[in-house]
Amino acid sequence: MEAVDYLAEERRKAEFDVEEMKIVWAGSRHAYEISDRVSRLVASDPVFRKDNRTMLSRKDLFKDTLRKAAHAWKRIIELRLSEEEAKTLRFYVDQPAYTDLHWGMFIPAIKGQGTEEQQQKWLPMAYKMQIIGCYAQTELGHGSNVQGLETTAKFDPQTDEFVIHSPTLTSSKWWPGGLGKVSTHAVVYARLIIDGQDHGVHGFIVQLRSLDDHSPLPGITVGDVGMKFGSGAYNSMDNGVLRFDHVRIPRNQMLMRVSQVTREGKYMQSDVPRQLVYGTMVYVRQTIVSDASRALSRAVCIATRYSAVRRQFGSQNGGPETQVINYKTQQSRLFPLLASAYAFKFVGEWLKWLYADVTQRLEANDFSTLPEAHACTAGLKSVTTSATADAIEECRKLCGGHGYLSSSGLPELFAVYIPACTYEGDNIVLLLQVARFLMKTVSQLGSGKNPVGTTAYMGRVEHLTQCNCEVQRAEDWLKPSVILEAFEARAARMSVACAKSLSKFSNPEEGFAELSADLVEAAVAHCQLIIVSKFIEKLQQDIPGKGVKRQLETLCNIYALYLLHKHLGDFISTGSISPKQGALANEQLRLLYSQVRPSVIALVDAFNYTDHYLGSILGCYDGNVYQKLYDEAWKDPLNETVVPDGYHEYIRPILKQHIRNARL
Ligand SMILES: CCCCCCCC/C=C\CCCCCCCCCCC/C=C/C(=O)SCCNC(=O)CCNC(=O)[C@H](O)C(C)(C)COP(=O)(O)OP(=O)(O)OC[C@H]1O[C@@H](n2cnc3c(N)ncnc32)[C@H](O)[C@@H]1OP(=O)(O)O
Ligand SMILES: Cc1cc2nc3c(=O)[nH]c(=O)nc-3n(C[C@H](O)[C@H](O)[C@H](O)COP(=O)(O)OP(=O)(O)OC[C@H]3O[C@@H](n4cnc5c(N)ncnc54)[C@H](O)[C@@H]3O)c2cc1C
Repeated sequence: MEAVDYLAEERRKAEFDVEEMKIVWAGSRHAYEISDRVSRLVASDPVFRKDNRTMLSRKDLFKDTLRKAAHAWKRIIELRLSEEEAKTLRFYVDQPAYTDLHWGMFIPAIKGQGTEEQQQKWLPMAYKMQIIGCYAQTELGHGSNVQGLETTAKFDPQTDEFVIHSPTLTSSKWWPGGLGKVSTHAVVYARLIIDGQDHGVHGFIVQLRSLDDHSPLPGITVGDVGMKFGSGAYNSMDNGVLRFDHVRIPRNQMLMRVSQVTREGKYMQSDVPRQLVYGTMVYVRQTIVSDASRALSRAVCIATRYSAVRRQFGSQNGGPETQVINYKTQQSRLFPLLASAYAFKFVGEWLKWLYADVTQRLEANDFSTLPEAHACTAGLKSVTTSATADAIEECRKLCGGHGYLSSSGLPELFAVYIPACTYEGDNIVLLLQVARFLMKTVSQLGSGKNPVGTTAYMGRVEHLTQCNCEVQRAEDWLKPSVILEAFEARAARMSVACAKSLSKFSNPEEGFAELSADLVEAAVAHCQLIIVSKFIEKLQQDIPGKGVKRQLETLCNIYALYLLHKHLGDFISTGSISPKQGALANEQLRLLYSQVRPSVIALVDAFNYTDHYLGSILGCYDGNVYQKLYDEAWKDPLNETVVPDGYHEYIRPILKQHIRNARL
């Protein structure tokens, strides 16, 4: 059989309706139609070509990004694309650009932290891109510790202005995307100083560059921070460095929804919690969870298609060799990643709902769900990005040697994705925030305040710390109630154990620092419980299409039992399950791999990714991998000449010397 036929044969084996699964994956028929239309639009537009990206110099890559962004903006206007369509276009263009920070952080910061008046002044200009903004929070010396920022904004009552200043080297703004070469404006986070008194970190809108000739305004030093990890990848973004030398801005450019400074220099706070200054980060963390499912599904699509095409060993009587996807080891590494992609998709949808809900409440001055929204966005951002970064690298290894080629698409995907574990909050720092939230929840048990939302299970802590898992046979692990209780028991027991250990310290902060590694593990257990429970909830919905729900049930079970197997130590050491039950879970997992095997190609087809978006020879839809790899090699610049540049200077003299030596 020709390699090109392998995937067609695989597609015939599918045990469900792929077209219906595409709609489940997209979230709705409407979302599917937009995604399908926009992805084709991007794939057919020569300006959005990206197959040469990793070969470009930094300067050429950056210019290419500017061209793509300008073209994207032109198409958005010409075609009158809606916000959802524009975001979809950005996703399929697949090149980080300054526009991400303008739309993804600058505008949300003004919307979330600006007063009505400030929104009316700035947002129309920003929406029309008459100004371009970025989010300038992190400094050379401080990123995670936002309260440690050093940039100052001193109020000058004489002129009714703030004076923005970088007092030290470490106070230089460092990292903001879009800042280096493009942004005309920034939301700058700085310490508010009035009459010598420090009121902590606040956001200010500051113009950085002239709207006439783009030169930096007086008192501003700005540039790019330099090359980052990998070729292509995040180097399309102008992450920047910025220093202020006593730059003056009008008083009304402090974002004043949370707190205000009056003309007389009086500092006033609204009823709104101070934490809303961190609100933009909550918004973006929520979007990063959905992005994780996209990046993961893309890597999994490549590795799955290639694993069905690739054959090694096992030929019998001259017949074909075994498809590597049929090796149990390949399945046990790949199929949980496929299941994770679906799991992250559904938890991302739920988180979007949670964020919309909290936003609505905040508008009505109900701040009660803010701590949970912060814990969920922080924790799920952390767990899904860490898992996705690891998974992309695993997919590269699953593709053997060819996975290391740039044309597999996996090296660049890895390089562009991994900073997600760091930006919008280092993943460990964020898990420690979740742990604080959990310890607070445990400490309030028995106080009459019942935990709600994602911590509602803690309300059954007495049962969860004593219950015995009922599994006796492998198939018992297929019951959602059994899975859920095991995950709840593990999470509750780990949190309670941490709380008990903490209570032994006379200084709680010292105790928290000492126990932080255990606390992070308890936070991970809590977040994994959320993901599993949201997958199970999704399956309680009406899901049409032949075999679709059944496939999703299989994937849900694979995801849960894979986690259980991976974290068996937690489940057994907390007594949530016995070693025998752990072994039965693994037995069931093996059976589930066999069950899902016939449908895996169709399950990745359901992502509906174009070859342009995948950007991978190994993952192309027709599976014609070898011919394409062979053809691609000849396109490399090194192959433009048969004899390489440098031959006469560096190779020939050695060869000649060798000949001379041989004669001696
Ligand atoms: C190619 C062209 C195409 C063109 C197409 C055009 C069209 C495009 C259209 C759309 C495109 C949109 C694309 C969007 C893409 C977005 C991409 C984004 C890229 C991301 C780039 C990266 C940006 C950044 O990294 S920004 C900087 C992020 N920095 C951080 O995350 C810092 C992390 N640190 C912190 O968050 C905090 O300092 C802290 C929480 C760790 C500690 O803070 P501290 O004040 O010290 O707090 P603590 O004492 O621990 O807590 C005090 C109480 O506050 C509570 N709390 C903390 N944080 C929050 C919060 N965020 N919300 C609510 N509450 C919070 C905490 O729990 C404590 O509460 P308690 O009750 O007192 O215990
Ligand atoms: C590609 C990229 C784009 C970015 N874009 C922007 C942007 O647009 N705007 C912006 O303002 N910023 C941006 N950032 C900055 C980013 O938000 C910070 O780098 C991030 O928040 C991490 O902070 P840090 O660099 O200070 O890490 P650090 O806090 O210095 O982390 C170093 C190590 O210390 C550990 N650590 C730190 N604190 C603790 C603690 N309390 N307990 C235990 N361990 C701890 C961390 O886990 C980590 O291992 C970007 C960063 C990157 C890489």
